[in-house]
Parts: sequence; structure tokens; C-alpha cells
Amino acid sequence: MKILSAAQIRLADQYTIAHEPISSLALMERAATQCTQWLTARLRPHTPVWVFAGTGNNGGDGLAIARQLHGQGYATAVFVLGAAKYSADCAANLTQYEALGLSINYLHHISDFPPIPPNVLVVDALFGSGLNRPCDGLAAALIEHLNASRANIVAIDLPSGLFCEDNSQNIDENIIAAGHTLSLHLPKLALLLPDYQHKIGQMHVLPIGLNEDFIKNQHTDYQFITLADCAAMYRPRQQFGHKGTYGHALVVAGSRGKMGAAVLATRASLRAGAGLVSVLTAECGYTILQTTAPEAMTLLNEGENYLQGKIPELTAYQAIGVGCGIGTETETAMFLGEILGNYQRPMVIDADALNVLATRPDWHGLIPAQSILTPHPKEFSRWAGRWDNDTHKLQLLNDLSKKLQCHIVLKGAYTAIAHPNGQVTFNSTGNAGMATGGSGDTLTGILTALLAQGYTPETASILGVWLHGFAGDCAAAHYGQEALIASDLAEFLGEGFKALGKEKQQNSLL
Ligand SMILES: NC(=O)C1=CN([C@@H]2O[C@H](COP(=O)(O)OP(=O)(O)OC[C@H]3O[C@@H](n4cnc5c(N)ncnc54)[C@H](O)[C@@H]3O)[C@@H](O)[C@H]2O)[C@@H](O)CC1
Ligand SMILES: [K+]
Repeated sequence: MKILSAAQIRLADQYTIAHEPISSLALMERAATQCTQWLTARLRPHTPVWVFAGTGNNGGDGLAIARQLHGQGYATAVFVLGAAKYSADCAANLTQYEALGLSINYLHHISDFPPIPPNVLVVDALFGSGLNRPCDGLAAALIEHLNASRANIVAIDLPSGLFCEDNSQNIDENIIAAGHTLSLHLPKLALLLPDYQHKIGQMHVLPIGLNEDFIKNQHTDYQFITLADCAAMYRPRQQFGHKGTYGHALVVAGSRGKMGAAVLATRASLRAGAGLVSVLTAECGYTILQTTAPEAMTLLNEGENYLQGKIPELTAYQAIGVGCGIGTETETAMFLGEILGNYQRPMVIDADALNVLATRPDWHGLIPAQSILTPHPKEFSRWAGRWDNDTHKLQLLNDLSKKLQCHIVLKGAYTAIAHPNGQVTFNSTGNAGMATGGSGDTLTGILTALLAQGYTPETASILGVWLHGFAGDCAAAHYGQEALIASDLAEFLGEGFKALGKEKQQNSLL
């Protein structure tokens, strides 16, 4: 799914109106209907709904929602920013609301603001994608007033005051703090970045029937990855496939006290479909790996507690995943350097391997092009330095990806994957239960297995991140987010593959 800019969304809106064809007012009604349905599926019958509307089409959406909710028996009240001029569709909706004999409260001054009882649901329809400067004056005061209340707030399209893309110059207090944001048709870039998550709450994308052909032809550097996107990339097992067909993955992981990282990565590689999995670990991990992952082959290393010394022959492996729990001892760093110097295929680089490499810029040239690096934000900052805001961070992410010609997976909510061609993919799966030790080791195992199976590094990075999050969602549904532990993720990977297979089959029915 594409992530378009505010300007492109406006064009998609205009194109849909001209080519469906549909009047702009009917399109607004369609958007409002989606929002109303989302609300009525969750609203208690007696919850009063107070809609705060601005002067543009976001306000028009809010007014249409209020009218529709009123029609379904909800107690609605409408408050509109007083202005000399309203957009045509906003004005039409003001008229329609009043035609029902309902009154509209115009807000001209702070003294017009109503006290907000905690039991009302506030619908924030002050500003959407048409915001053209940070909020100030009466609008900013109203936003502060609403934020100070204890009422639940649902934002239409965007929390009012938030720009679709760059919020580096925005003013935190002048942005609505919503519990839920109903993004119309497509997600917006700002809704996927961490800086303003406290303003966005949970994001929901509601389809409003914008023209898909038009959207398909729009260029964007940002994608939001969905089940349908992943199903198109997924290659089901072949009937005559054998273990050689699905590649041999090598997991280089573990040290004394961190052998669990090697186990998690290895088990994830096995569950993610590699034909063969070998694990190279320190001597002290031999029995542990043979016991906990009997399907994998364990290679011996001369290091008792951590990897060191001579590296094995690497040509047999279609992919290597290196770094989970290996530590940063000097000998291990040299061992890593040897692996990098003797392997030319794209590999997966994680955790301690990233930490070692962050201190060895002179080795960056050894990283095979198209490799997948999987830092969490702290590891990324060791490479890229500090960032001032999300816009800056995205720039640093793109710069590093281009410089190394690698795919950089920046882990977190809506994990962002920067590709060397300048594209950034945001993940749609996963949950906060996955913020637990060992989750990243599992991802490394999955990515290594996908590379071993012959997926291109770009596809492997996207599919692997999506599968990891999907498994996490299944595990959270089963155990609850708090009780989720990293080893659950590999156990639920099969659900992800099954979902991909089902989606693919549905799309290819004769
Ligand atoms: N594009 C689409 O696909 C659709 C958009 N719709 C709605 O239309 C919205 C966009 O509508 P508009 O383009 O009319 O813009 P908005 O309603 O987001 O707000 C812009 C209005 O506020 C004024 N304004 C902008 N920044 C301001 C500020 N800081 N302080 C005070 N006033 C400010 C503008 O001059 C304009 O009048 C979307 O967010 C969505 O809610 C829907 O009606 C249906 C379809
Ligand atoms: K809004």
C-alpha cells in the first residue's frame, strides 16, 4: 500500500471525483459513512458525541459524521470554528445539519469553549491534510482545551495540528492528542513515525474508495506493507522441491551466557523454511544447540566461551546471519572480520555484529552489497549519530542504506526498512508484546532463512519483517502481550505462511 503526500492525496481525491465520477460532497459522505460505521461499532448507545469541526473539508467530514450519528439515535453536539468562509462542502454540511432542526455552536472566542465532560466522545475534525501552518490563535487554544479534558478523542484523518509528512517545526501542545486516528484510505507518513505517537493513539486506515489506478501510478518513496503485498512476494513450496531447493542457512551466533540468542535465531531459521540450517557457535553452546535445535547442524569453533580463530569454509551456505549474542570481544571481532572478508553474498547482520562494525568504519567496505542490517534505534544511533526528529532520522536511515548499498531494518513499532534505491517500507504487523529480549534474534533467523531460500534481499527484508510481526500478533492473541516471549514467535511463524498462502490462493482462483 502506498503512502502518499498531502498533495498527492488531494490529487487522488480530485481524480476520483472526475473519473468515478462522484461529486465531492458524495465522496465526503462516503468518507463520513466509513468513520460513522467505525464509531458505531464501538460506541455505547448513550455516549454523547461532540464533534469539533474546522472550516475546511475535514470539518465537513465531522459535520457529516454528526448528522449520520444523529440519524442513528446518538446524542450529538456540534462546535464549529467561527470564520468568514467555509469550504463549499463544509458549508453544505453545515446547512444539512441545521436543516434537521439541530443547532450549531460557533466558537469565536475562548469564552465560547464548552467545558468538556469526561463521558463524551470528542470527534476531532478541526484540520486534516489541508493544514498549511502550525496551529495558533483560537484553534490552538481549542486544541489545548480539548487535550486538557479527560474525554476520549477520535481524530478524523489526522490529529488536528499534525502535518501529513514533516513535523520537525511543529508545536507539540498545538496538536490534538487522540486515542484513535481514522486515516482516510491510506496511512500518512507522520502517522507511522514515533515522535507523535502520543498524539495519534491507534491508527486505523478506512478505505473510502479513492481511484486505485491513479494511486498505482503515483510515485512515492514510502510504502506500508500489507498482507496482499506480501502474498504477491511469497513463493509457495514446490511439489517436487527437496531440501536443497530451499537453501542452506548458517547462523553465526551465541557466546557463554547468551546462547539463547543462538537458539532463538536457529529455531526461527528452521521455522522460516530454510532447507538446511547450520549454526556456528562457541564450544560451550554445542550441547545446548544440539538439544534445543536437533534439526540444525552445529559447527564447532575453537573458542570455548566466544567465537574466535579460524572460520569454516563458507561457500556451501546460501545465506549467513551473524551477530546474535556473539559479544564484542576482540577475538570475536576479528572472527567477524574474517567472515565478512570471505563471504560475498548478501548476509544478515544484527546485534553485536552491528556494535562491532559501528566502531570499525574501515570494515564497512567488507559488508556484502544488498546485505540486511537490523539495528534497533540505539544500535542505529551508534552508526548514524543522534537525530533531532523523525524527518532527520529518516534522512540518516536513507543515507546509510545508500552508502552501504544495504537494506537497513530499523526495528520498532511500524519497523522502517530503508532500501538502497531510496524506498522506505513501513511494516503493518507486530505489537508491543514483541518488545522483549530475543525478539530481534528471531527476526535474524527468519531473514537468513528467506535469503537462503532465494528471495531477493529486498523481498526477504520486507517479507521477513512482516512475518515476524504477524507471528507476534498471533502469539499476543494467544498468550497476551505481556506474557509473550521470543520463543513463541517461531512457534507462530507457520500462521504467517498459512495466511500468505491463503491470500495468494484467493487472488489466483481461476
Ligand atoms: N482527499 C480525500 O481523499 C478526501 C478528503 N476529505 C477530507 O478533507 C480533508 C482535507 O480538507 P481541506 O483540504 O479542506 O483541509 P482541512 O479541512 O484539513 O483544513 C484546511 C482548512 O483550514 C485552513 N487552515 C489550514 N491550516 C490552518 C491553521 N494552521 N490555522 C487555521 N486554519 C488553517 C485552510 O485555509 C483550510 O480552510 C482531509 O483531511 C479529509 O478529512 C474527505 O472529505 C473526503 C475525501
Ligand atoms: K482531524
